[in-house]
Amino acid sequence: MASNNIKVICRFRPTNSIEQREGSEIVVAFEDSLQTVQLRSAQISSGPEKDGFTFDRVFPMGTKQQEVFDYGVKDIVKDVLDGYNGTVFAYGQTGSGKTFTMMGADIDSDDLKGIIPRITEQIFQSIVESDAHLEYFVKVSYMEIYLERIRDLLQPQNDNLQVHEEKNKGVYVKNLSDYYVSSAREVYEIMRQGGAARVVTSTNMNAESSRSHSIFLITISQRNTETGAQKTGNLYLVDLAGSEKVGKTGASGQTLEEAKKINKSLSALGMVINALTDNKAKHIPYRDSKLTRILQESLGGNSRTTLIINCSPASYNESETLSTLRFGIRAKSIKNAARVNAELSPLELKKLLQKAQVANASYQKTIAALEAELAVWRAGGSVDPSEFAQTSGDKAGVTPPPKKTPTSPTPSSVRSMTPVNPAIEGLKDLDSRPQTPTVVGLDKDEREEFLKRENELSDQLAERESALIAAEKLVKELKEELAFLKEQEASSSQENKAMSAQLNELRLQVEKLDYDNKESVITVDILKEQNVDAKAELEELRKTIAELKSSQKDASTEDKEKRKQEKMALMMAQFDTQGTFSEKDEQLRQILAKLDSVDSDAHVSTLTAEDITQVRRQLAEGQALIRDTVDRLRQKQEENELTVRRKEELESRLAALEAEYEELLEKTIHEEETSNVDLAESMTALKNKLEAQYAAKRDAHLGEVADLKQQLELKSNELRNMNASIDSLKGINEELKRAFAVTSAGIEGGKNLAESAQDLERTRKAINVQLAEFDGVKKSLMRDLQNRCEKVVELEIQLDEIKEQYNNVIRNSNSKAQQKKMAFLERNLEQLTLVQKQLVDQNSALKKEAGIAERKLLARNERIQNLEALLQDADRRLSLQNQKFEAQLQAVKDRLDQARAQKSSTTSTLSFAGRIAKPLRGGGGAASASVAGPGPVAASANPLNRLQNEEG
Ligand SMILES: Nc1ncnc2c1ncn2[C@@H]1O[C@H](COP(=O)(O)OP(=O)(O)OP(=O)(O)O)[C@@H](O)[C@H]1O
Repeated sequence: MASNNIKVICRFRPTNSIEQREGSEIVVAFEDSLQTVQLRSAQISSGPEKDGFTFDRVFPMGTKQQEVFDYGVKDIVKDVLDGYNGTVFAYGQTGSGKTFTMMGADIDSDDLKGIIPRITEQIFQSIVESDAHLEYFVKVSYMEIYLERIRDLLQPQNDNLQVHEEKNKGVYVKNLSDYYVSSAREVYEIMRQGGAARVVTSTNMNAESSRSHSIFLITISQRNTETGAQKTGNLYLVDLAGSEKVGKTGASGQTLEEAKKINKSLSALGMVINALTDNKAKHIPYRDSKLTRILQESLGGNSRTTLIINCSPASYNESETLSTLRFGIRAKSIKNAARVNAELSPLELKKLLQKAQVANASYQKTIAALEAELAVWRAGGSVDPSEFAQTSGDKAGVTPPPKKTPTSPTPSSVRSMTPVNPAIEGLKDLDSRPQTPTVVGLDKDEREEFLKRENELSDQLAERESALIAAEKLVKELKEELAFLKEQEASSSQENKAMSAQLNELRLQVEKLDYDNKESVITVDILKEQNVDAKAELEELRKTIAELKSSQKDASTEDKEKRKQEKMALMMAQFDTQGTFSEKDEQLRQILAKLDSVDSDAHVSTLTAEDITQVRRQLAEGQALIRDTVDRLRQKQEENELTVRRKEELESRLAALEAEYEELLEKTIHEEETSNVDLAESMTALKNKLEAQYAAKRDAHLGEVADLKQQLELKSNELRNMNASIDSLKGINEELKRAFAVTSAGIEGGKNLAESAQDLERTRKAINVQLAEFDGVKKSLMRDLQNRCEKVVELEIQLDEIKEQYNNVIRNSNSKAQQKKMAFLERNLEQLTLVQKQLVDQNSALKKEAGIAERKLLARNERIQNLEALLQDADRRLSLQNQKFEAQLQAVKDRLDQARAQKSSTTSTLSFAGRIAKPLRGGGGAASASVAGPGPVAASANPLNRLQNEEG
């Protein structure tokens, strides 16, 4: 094992668009040797940096990928194939070209593909070109360290893997998946798969900035089929995260946290490098970060390591470039001690065994000789110095076993092969590598114990971390759920608010309705009360009217009587003053008396001319009187007719008033009827009462009218009688005229007095009869007249009363109080109508809202049902998947058991962690695979298919 320095190469990328936009200058200069680069930086004032930074190689801008590979990596691949460990690091600020260098811009492009594809190709090429008796197994793993957690990029769900170290296995990542590959394409596919799971983000410096340290591990196991000797080489291909300053990348928030942790990891790397290059340092802080722990063997351990530092040539990134160059310079002086991770073949082991057996026999011989010599000495004898017993080494030339030195086994020895025996290693001079600084001062047992304990703690830590992660995840989920619930709660509370607002509104409306109902009930009650009051008032009014009437009646009876007497007196006085009958009657009486005296004297001859003249005059006066009386009677008749007309007028007026009253009443009743039921009822009652009153009054009036008509009829009859009397009076008058003429002729012609007396007698008798008749007629006329006058007066009084009553009724109905009440009732009616309308509106609105709410409820129920159905479906699927998974797991277990059984039966076949090994044989020959499968390099099965197959 030879000590070798880490190879550090420095690569500059061309300036990028940001730098060009910033007008950056190129601040680097390259020497022809291509080993030194000079940086024009204000930060370099003096010292060796002024003369430039010297590396194993400096690649200026524009260097091809192939050149970098050829110089920096090609040899490492050879070494790994020979059983060495190898590491290629890419270090540099973000956007400096680490990924470009490691992976390349395009895997399929010969120019642009990076180191890893080239390595892969070379591996398989080398295998093909190797000896036919060499059999290879190539497997790959891919992981990233992100925020100090190791994540398996090929099984991303395993995101908290632990670094373990064991005496026989060395440092390794526990539970990291690995996949056998048989071609470069398979490797690319796996790289692509893993790359997709990487954490990248966009920074100011790089649109796709790697935020994690990625480690691609290729493990190549080689077996010599002739000797059975085995070697294993591990190649770590590390693309570090950007070593930039936080501010420049524009990292913030989560990215800022990332940057801090990334820088912590990188600073741990720096510290390890510092410690490794500091002779005084007693402790190398590998355990300070996952990165340095995994790369423990690569830095100062069993590995051939190349560090590629990537830099920008632009002044814009001058300070980052300076720190990168300084990092590279420090790392340059790290010394590694690479050795082949070999396992002896059975033949070699046999030889060693034979050697050991010979040595053992020699030792036993020596012991026996020494014991014999000792017995001589104890017996008090002496032994000649020439016969001293010789040590076995002296005799057999076998060197004593070497001192055991604690070793740090390599990851490869570990994972793939039977552990290397330190005793045997000692024989092969494999233990001379420097002791791992971390375990300085510990003896072997203590170290073993320490590692065991460390692993246990690490596992516990991992478990706790996993539990913590699970708890955090749970907390996060719960938080999310909580947030969701809060959101839902907020939305539902909003909905609730809206609904409660609606509810409140509805309640208010209901309350309002209740209130309105109550109010309307109160209003109705008030109306009823008012109605009752009105009724009471009406009753009082009626009473008052009745009282008034009765008082009027009393007064009016007296008045009437008085007026009647007055009128009668007036009428009679008129008759008297006119002397209609009494005076003329007297005159007639005088005439009759004179006639009687003429008759009683029986001496017609004594009747003088003077007497005759007087008789004539008296007759003439009687005639005038009769004419006058007739005129007066005619006048009276006219007056009567006038009275009848006036009565008719009054009747028609009464009828009109009645009609008007009826109309008003009907109108009022109609209005009242439309108000409300109670009001209508009260109004109907009122109406009925009014109607009853009216009917009663109308009946009374009609009765009165009928009476009047009857009286009129009687009056007409009386008039007719009077006319007949007048006619008879006229006849008397004619008789008187004739008697007078006869008397005059007798007197004048000297007729016989006896005849004349007889004629006079007849005349007188006729006159007496007529006078008696006239007297009777006159008396009956006077009676009739008196009766009529009385009737007319009564009629007039009745009419006045009716008028008064009607006016009272009208007045009462139109009284202010009544009007007020009517107005109040109307107002109430209006309000009630309004309230009713509002109620109807609110009712329809409520119905509408209820409909909407019902629809919403239905929709919600439907959604809940859908969700429940989905949930059930998901449950069903989950249980199906679980069953499937269990079946797959069982199948994998079965295969694992099978593989184990095969392993135990076939010692020449390797298998890792239950995965199917696929031997690749050099020289193009097919190897006997441990399991049936495609041939070596040429036959390539898709690893992902296999992965899928393996996983079920
Ligand atoms: N030598 C080069 N020649 C041409 N282009 C390059 C070179 N190096 C890097 N680039 C380009 O610069 C950009 C950034 O490169 P890259 O992604 O490799 O940076 P990085 O160091 O990996 O960044 P990060 O640390 O952020 O992941 C890419 O577009 C890449 O193609």
